[in-house]
Amino acid sequence: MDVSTPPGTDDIERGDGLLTVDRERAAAAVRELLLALGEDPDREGLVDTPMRVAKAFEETFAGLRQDPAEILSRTFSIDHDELIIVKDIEVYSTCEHHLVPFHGVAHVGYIPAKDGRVTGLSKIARLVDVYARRPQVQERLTTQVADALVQHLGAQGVLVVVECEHLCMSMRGVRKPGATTITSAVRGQLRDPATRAEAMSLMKAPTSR
Ligand SMILES: Nc1nc2c(ncn2[C@@H]2O[C@H](COP(=O)(O)OP(=O)(O)OP(=O)(O)O)[C@@H](O)[C@H]2O)c(=O)[nH]1
Ligand SMILES: [Zn+2]
Repeated sequence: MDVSTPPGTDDIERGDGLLTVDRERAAAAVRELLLALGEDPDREGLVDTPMRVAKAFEETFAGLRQDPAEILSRTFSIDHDELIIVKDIEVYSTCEHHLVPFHGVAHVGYIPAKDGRVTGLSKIARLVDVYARRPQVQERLTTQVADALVQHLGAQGVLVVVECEHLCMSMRGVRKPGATTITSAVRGQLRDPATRAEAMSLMKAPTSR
């Protein structure tokens, strides 16, 4: 299966505000879908549904209109060149095959650039959100987060691990609730087996709070 970045989704080209959501068109499509399913889109409970769904999709796919470079543009010089890990970042994304959610956590570890500049911790979680709020496959979400940290932050090493349950596997199709998919992407110095093992053990350690 091809999980590379599809044409037209390059972040630099996309930029902020290049894509806007055509709510009327989305709502009309949802109305058509309801008709195709044999529903009555004019009954009381459904009459506002097409526009509601259009707005909900706008939020769910907000990452299509956000620029990861901008999120990582604010950095702090704290002269730190050791491993930093933000773990258990909640992930809500949408499977691009069925347009149903997949949900779980991401753990992101990185070794800052040589100049010791780091990004704010919340920006790591924001970065995950930008890529999660797009039609996705889990593999691409994982590699995009890793590549953004190298590209925009100059990280010398990155390890991203994502663990999710896909509702397209739980509530329909093969119907295997509880099955978890784990993906990882490793870059630079974190390819070193000892450094990678240290990062992995910290990501797996129980959180003491
Ligand atoms: N690799 C990968 N596959 C995914 C992801 N999300 C969903 N899928 C899979 O995408 C595949 C699509 O397969 P198809 O045979 O085209 O679609 P389908 O007939 O609906 O398949 P079933 O889900 O098996 O019923 C399924 O096997 C899904 O489990 C993902 O993030 N990564
Ligand atoms: Zn799916």
